[in-house]
Amino acid sequence: MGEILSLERVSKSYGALKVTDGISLALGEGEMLGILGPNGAGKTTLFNLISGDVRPDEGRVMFRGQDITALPPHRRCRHGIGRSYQIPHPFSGMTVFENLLVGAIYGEGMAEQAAESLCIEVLEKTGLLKKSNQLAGSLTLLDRKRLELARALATRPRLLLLDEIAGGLTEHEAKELVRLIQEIKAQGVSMIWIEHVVHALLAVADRLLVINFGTKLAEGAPQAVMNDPEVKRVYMGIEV
Ligand SMILES: Nc1ncnc2c1ncn2[C@@H]1O[C@H](COP(=O)(O)OP(=O)(O)OP(=O)(O)O)[C@@H](O)[C@H]1O
Repeated sequence: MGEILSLERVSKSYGALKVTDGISLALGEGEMLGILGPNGAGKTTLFNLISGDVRPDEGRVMFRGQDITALPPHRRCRHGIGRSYQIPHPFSGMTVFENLLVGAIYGEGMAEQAAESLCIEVLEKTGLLKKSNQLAGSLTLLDRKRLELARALATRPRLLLLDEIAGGLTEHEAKELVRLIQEIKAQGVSMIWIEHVVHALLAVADRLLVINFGTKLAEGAPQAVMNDPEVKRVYMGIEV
């Protein structure tokens, strides 16, 4: 398995607070890495460093063999990095379809007709086709999460970053979401998924990483990580 992404001793501080502290990480082509960690551990910041929303103070970000550390988010998006945000921020006054079209044109630089076909395909896959003409601002929580995922997919990512998309969903909805993510994974898309809903993560992750205070607390096969006494103590509050 070749590497699609690697972080090399990446650090980021906000004032005196070191939010990412010399993290190195490699992701294989087609791999799904799950990220867990307590609130404020630095998980979203790690995504920001990968997507380019935040530049590191130190370290390098490599994507498909190229140093992308200095590239802005839209350039990284065109290279194939797509992301969803923890707090969905669709263009509320636009329809679902228009929201996707922006993603396809911005992310892929596609001509409008090709972009439209791609959007229809993504809407079908994410179960939003019937709501294409609905204003994004009027969607339910589940549909807002679907739209967040659909918008990222419309950029045709090779690497998809998912930030807490299962939170607040019913068990049935979470299962549906897991099925969709499995389908995307089967198409060869590499993924990193930050999620507090552990059972959803365990259903798809090839590997788990636990972050605490901006550093790696544990990393490895999902079951081994979940059984790690330090993970149980710090993350799940279980004294062992
Ligand atoms: N732009 C910023 N300016 C100042 N502090 C920030 C900024 N972004 C993040 N932080 C701080 O960095 C720390 C890590 O934040 P981050 O959002 O990466 O954590 P997280 O692990 O994703 O948390 P959660 O699970 O609550 O989403 C927090 O203490 C947060 O307040």
